[in-house]
Amino acid sequence: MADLAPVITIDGPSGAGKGTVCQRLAQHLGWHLLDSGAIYRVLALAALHHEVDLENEGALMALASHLDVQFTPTADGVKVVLEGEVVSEQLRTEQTGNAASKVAAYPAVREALLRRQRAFRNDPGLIADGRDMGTVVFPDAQVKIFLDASAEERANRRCKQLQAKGFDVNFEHLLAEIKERDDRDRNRPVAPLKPADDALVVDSTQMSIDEVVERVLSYAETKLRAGH
Ligand SMILES: Nc1ncnc2c1ncn2[C@@H]1O[C@H](COP(=O)(O)OP(=O)(O)O)[C@@H](O)[C@H]1O
Ligand SMILES: Nc1ccn([C@@H]2O[C@H](COP(=O)(O)OP(=O)(O)O)[C@@H](O)[C@H]2O)c(=O)n1
Repeated sequence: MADLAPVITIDGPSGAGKGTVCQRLAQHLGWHLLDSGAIYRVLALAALHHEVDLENEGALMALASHLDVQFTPTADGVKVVLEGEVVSEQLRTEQTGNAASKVAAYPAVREALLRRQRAFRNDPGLIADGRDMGTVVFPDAQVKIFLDASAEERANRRCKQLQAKGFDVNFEHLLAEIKERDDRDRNRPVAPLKPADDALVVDSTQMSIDEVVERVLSYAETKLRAGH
């Protein structure tokens, strides 16, 4: 069997900087990018569009198995088209993030999305962003990172990010939502958010984006070289 393409996984809670760091790594290395959170977000939106109850695991699983979605990289980020409709903006709201975290708690839903995620693993390599990339989806990844930051710092970053996009946000409300989502993601029975045993944990609370990218790149280059 041909060797599978190498994978760098970046897992961690909301607002830790995963998306930003993954984009920078993918650009630097010229590798593919999997934003697995976007798949759960798309599923949550599809459920809202089709009026599927977020507590109906069977119906959500069926929806997950037949999701008609395209991710197209563009100069301004990834364009996401769900059933012919551009949903890139709707996808990023905190409301969609919360709904995603609810649908993501069901084992049957996660199972239905496994193959779709693994199909992103192509040459010359993949940067995978999520919660269970290193623990469940790509347990054989060559490089695993768990990117963390304090809940206050993550809420602060999210606040600034949403304000820059013109959303009206409240810090205390965002902090409460982030803590609620962390709690649900960390305590679910399947694929809970936790560092893989062989992951490097990076706490970005006091680090700039450049410092995080440098730290991850130098670790990844050492690991990838050692693997040859
Ligand atoms: N180390 C950092 N220091 C300051 N801001 C950061 C840092 N990492 C990311 N950010 C900012 O925080 C926000 C959330 O980052 P994002 O990459 O979307 O996180 P995640 O994908 O983990 O939810 C973005 O606006 C990003 O620019
Ligand atoms: N691999 C993944 C990725 C996301 N998710 C879920 O999807 C939600 C949204 O993920 P996201 O990565 O887009 O969220 P942010 O970190 O950008 O806020 C998370 O709160 C998780 O519950 C997951 O369960 N497994």
